[in-house]
Amino acid sequence: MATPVVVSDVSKSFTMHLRSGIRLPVVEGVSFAIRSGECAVLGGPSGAGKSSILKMLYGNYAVDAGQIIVDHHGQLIDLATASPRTVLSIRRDTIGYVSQFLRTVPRVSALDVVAEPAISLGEARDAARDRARALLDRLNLPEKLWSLPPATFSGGEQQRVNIARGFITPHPVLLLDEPTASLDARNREVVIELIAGKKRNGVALLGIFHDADVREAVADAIIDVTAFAPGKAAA
Ligand SMILES: Nc1ncnc2c1ncn2[C@@H]1O[C@H](COP(=O)(O)OP(=O)(O)OP(=O)(O)O)[C@@H](O)[C@H]1O
Repeated sequence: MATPVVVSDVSKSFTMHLRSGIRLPVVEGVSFAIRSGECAVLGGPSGAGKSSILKMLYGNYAVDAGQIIVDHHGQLIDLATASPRTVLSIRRDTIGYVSQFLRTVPRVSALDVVAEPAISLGEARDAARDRARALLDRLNLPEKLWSLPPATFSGGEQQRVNIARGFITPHPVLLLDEPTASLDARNREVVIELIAGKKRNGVALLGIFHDADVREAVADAIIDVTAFAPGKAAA
């Protein structure tokens, strides 16, 4: 089974420059792999470092030590030391990310917000908009909202637009940061089905899910982040 992302011995600390440079270690010795066709879930209590790990895998947070090897177009690249240009290329074609909140763009309709990532990867505009409609319909976003900019939408409506935008592209790796946090039970169920669809298509997923029902429904493996608490490996 393909492992498009392999994380080895990664550590991360934050330096508080406004607090006399105090160093806060967050995780050490983080090692795991994510496999195509599976959804791995980062588990552990609040503050354990789940979001920090996800952000390192997307190149948002720098890595202090260790490797994050990504299969990018058949080439193995260490994201931990990759140039900003390479990180952008990996984000474009290999690793997708569904954040918890939608970053709204003024005057762009929900439909175009969703279709845009597919169009920017070369899909014809009409085909991308058709798929965007299908996704928004599946996520039960009322049709009257599709032509409106999502800035004034409710939290759950914005989250569904965000999920549709994150799921429309064919990235082989997909990172999910609490994608169901603001959703009702019916739409959580839709997200579970969308994740199952990605797995069937061979996508490797890594997510954080606070909702235990969703976690149980989607997880093929749980990565216990408390195992990477600073000092734990040495203890
Ligand atoms: N940008 C940052 N600057 C300083 N400290 C940070 C930063 N981001 C995270 N931290 C700290 O790192 C630790 C881990 O945070 P992180 O958000 O990764 O935890 P988490 O497991 O995702 O928690 P939660 O379940 O509450 O979202 C926390 O103590 C947090 O304060």
